[in-house]
Parts: sequence; C-alpha cells; structure tokens
Amino acid sequence: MTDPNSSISPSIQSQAQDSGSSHQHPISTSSHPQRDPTVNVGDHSSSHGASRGEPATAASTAAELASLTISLRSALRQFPDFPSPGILFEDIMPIFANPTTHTSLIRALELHVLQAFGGSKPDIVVGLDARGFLFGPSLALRLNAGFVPVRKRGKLPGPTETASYKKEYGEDFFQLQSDAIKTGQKVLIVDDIIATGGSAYAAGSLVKTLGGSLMGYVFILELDFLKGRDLLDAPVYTLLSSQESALSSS
Ligand SMILES: O=P(O)(O)OC[C@H]1O[C@H](OP(=O)(O)OP(=O)(O)O)[C@H](O)[C@@H]1O
Ligand SMILES: Nc1ncnc2[nH]cnc12
Repeated sequence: MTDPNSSISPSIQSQAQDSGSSHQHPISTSSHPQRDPTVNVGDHSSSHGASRGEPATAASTAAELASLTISLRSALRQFPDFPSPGILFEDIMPIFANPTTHTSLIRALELHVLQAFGGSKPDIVVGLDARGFLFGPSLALRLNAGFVPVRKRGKLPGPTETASYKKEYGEDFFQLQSDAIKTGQKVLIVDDIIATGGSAYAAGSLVKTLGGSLMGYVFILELDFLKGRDLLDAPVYTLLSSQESALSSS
C-alpha cells in the first residue's frame, strides 16, 4: 500500500570533525587494513582451481578472495574535505575505470555473498542510489536475482514508499516502488560504502515495509569508526574497511 508520508529518522552519529583544510587532493589508501575473508564456497568456479576443472575448496576460494580484495583496495582514492570540511571522501570510481578491477569487484562480491549466506541466493538485489547502481545489477545477474533500485525522492514513477534518513554528510529521502518486492522475497541490499549506516537502515526499512525478507547487507567499504553496522538488524558483510584514524591524518 502506498504511503508517501511514511518516514523514519534513525538516530545516528555523524562525523563532524573539521580538519580546517580546504584542499581536495586524492591521497593513498594503501593503509587500508585487509579483512581476513574466511570463505567456504563449494559450487563456484575460481581462478584458483575450479576454473581449471577442479572443485573450489574453502582454501582456494579464500585465496582468490584475498587476492581480489588487495587489488580493489589499491584502486581506491581518498579526498579530504569533500563534499564538506572534515569528511574524508572515499572514491570508488577508479575501480570501474579499469576493466580488470571492475571484474575483480563483481567476482569478489559474488564470492562474498555465496560464502556469507552458505550458498543461499537472494531473489532480489536492492541497490542504493547512486553508487549502488554501479555494481548491483551486475551482481544480481551473477546471482540469477532481480535488481531493484532504491532511489532518491522524486525519481520513481507510480506508487512509492518513502523513508527519510541522515547520512555522514547530509539528510535525504529514499523511495522504493510499492510493487518492486513481493511478500516473502529474499532481499540483499548492496551499496558502495557504509558510513553512519543511515542510508542502509532506511533502505532496509523500505524493504521490510513491502514484506521482503531481508537477508542482509553487502558493502564494498566500511568506515569502521562510524559503527554504522550497529544500526542495522540484519547481517552486514563488507569487502574492505577504512579510516580507523582517517581524520587525525587529514
Ligand atoms: O552510511 P551513510 O552515512 O548513510 O553513508 C553512506 C551513503 O553515502 C553515500 O551516498 P550519497 O548519498 O552520497 O549518494 P551517491 O551514491 O548518490 O553519491 C554512499 O554511496 C552511501 O549510499
Ligand atoms: N566518507 C565517505 N566517502 C564516500 N562516500 C561516503 N558516504 C558517506 N560517507 C562517505
């Protein structure tokens, strides 16, 4: 049922420290700590064995995932004080500028999802406006799932559900078309970054409003210090983490 006035206002913490600097040069993210992916995927091909006709083992899949995440991390850039003072902006766009890292991303997410959910696949992948649209559809195809966009307010035609939210550097509204998810469908929400978790929380609320069964969330990058995952009540999986001491160095 359409309820354009429905809204939520999650209580979140925000990054409000101001470095006082106005420059926006990219800086290296080579210090991103690497997660230790523990994978257990038995039915997928891998460049570390299965692609040669051998079954993927947990070890071979872990090795592949570790290698993929290293290349992805090296592709990230950071811009201090963008879009506002005190924000260290994580730029994921270089991943997509290079077909090798783009391919690595989709493969890493696929492996990550399969190991995280024990081979259980979603019916629907929901991607968040706008950077979740860059890889959500590709991941959905890999998982043989549908893709549904959560968009910023005013972009989707027809009946919609609406949720307000706060994010690391602002406030906004998300919308989902009211017929986009059927009751009981298994839904995976994907986005590039979890910072405060406000955006993801709002998207999860919309999915649940439509009767979807929320399997969890997958992000490329987590800004650990903002503890966004604490806001979410479904499993959270991230490929990379960052910014443990970001602002002290900006
Ligand atoms: O965890 P949070 O504090 O909510 O922040 C994370 C969100 O912020 C960014 O989106 P943004 O709204 O800047 O939009 P864009 O993808 O259109 O650039 C990012 O892509 C996430 O969606
Ligand atoms: N620091 C950050 N960099 C890029 N995208 C973000 N979304 C929220 N916080 C962000």
